Amino acid sequence: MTDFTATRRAFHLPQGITYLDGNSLGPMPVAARDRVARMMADEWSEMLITGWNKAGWYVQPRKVGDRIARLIGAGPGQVVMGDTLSIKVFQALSAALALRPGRRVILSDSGNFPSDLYVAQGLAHSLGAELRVVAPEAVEAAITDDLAVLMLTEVDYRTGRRHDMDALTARAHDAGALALWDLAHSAGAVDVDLTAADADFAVGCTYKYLNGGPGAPAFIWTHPRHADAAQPILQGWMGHDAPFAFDPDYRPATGVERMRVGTPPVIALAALDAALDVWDDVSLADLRARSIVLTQAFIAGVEASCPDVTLNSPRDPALRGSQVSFCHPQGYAVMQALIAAGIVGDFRAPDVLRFGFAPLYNDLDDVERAVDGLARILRDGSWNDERFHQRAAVT
Ligand SMILES: Cc1ncc(COP(=O)(O)O)c(C=O)c1O
Ligand SMILES: Nc1c(O)cccc1C(=O)C[C@H](N)C(=O)O
Repeated sequence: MTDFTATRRAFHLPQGITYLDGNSLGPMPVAARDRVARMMADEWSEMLITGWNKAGWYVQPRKVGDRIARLIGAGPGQVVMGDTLSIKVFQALSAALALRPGRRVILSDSGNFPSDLYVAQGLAHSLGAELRVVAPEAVEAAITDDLAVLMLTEVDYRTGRRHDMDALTARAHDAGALALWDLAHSAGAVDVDLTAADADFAVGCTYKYLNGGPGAPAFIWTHPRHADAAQPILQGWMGHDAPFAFDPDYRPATGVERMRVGTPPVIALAALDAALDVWDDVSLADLRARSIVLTQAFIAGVEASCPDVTLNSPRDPALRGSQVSFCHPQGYAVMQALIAAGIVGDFRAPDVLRFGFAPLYNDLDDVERAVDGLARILRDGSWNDERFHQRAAVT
């Protein structure tokens, strides 16, 4: 049985804050702060360039990848870290398209995160391919025999809607296509099993539910059947078979390591590695069960006490990730008022109040405080204040 009291203690949670935005940026694990301080003092300061070998900086992208593998149903040696998620989407999508040379259609849905759609638009434009975007509920019917790649984000960033990864991957394969999954809102939030789903490629970020910190590196997974065939269109020297041979011609490394591009973000990887310690004793089944308890309690509480908002997430927990959103016509101001009251969720245009529930550190007391705070702000109208309407650059 996972000890969620112990996992909560592993985080620095600021006094007076109820944090329900781990689906955008996870809070700081205390071990990450200490590890970065140690890394600076013992490794960068003292070892200088020798740290690449002595401290293992060079192999860190694969070692950290192995730790993430367990959380997404992948095997050792199948995941590598680096770059931003948008770059990993580009690499996975371009590699998948190249594995289906006779076909040029990419299928995605309108709930996908804009960056994924922008990457697909850019690739489609440069390769003469076609991007088809349909409503999330229309995806299955839109899988046709001309499809090259089905590219979906498993959990919708706005609604929390969760696609059926197993069923849609199987449908894509039946149609002769490959399936690429973005796990940004799944890894560390739900019980992902890429091997059981028989997916082809997956990518994700580590600054949300994996708590690696702002700008933490992304990950990419390639199914072993593609790992030595996938062409990394973004060919960088760290993905070369022998980077320090300085060969002028590219020759991809074996396996997923070919998806490395350039120098890894060593300090960020140290923070992430420490952040992953907390997962060592966490069962994904327990995580999922607790996520459902929290999100169900939140929906029930808000619906009982906040008549002005409407649920914007699936009611059935089986169809939902670990976040819940509600709509309110003045959602931006309502969220700012809530944040000012110490309850941190976020707002997504045009009218969505979004709340992420991270089972590692959120509990039923957080749910109660958030429900009470939202009900109070909606009841007393305190959100309707000039200062809560001023838009910040980052929401
Ligand atoms: C589903 C999804 N894809 C892509 C991105 C973009 O990630 P990044 O800014 O790390 O490239 C995000 C979050 O920002 C996301 O939620
Ligand atoms: N990556 C982010 C950032 O650099 C700044 C602000 C927010 C983010 C996010 O991750 C947003 C997130 N993907 C979302 O689902 O809205």
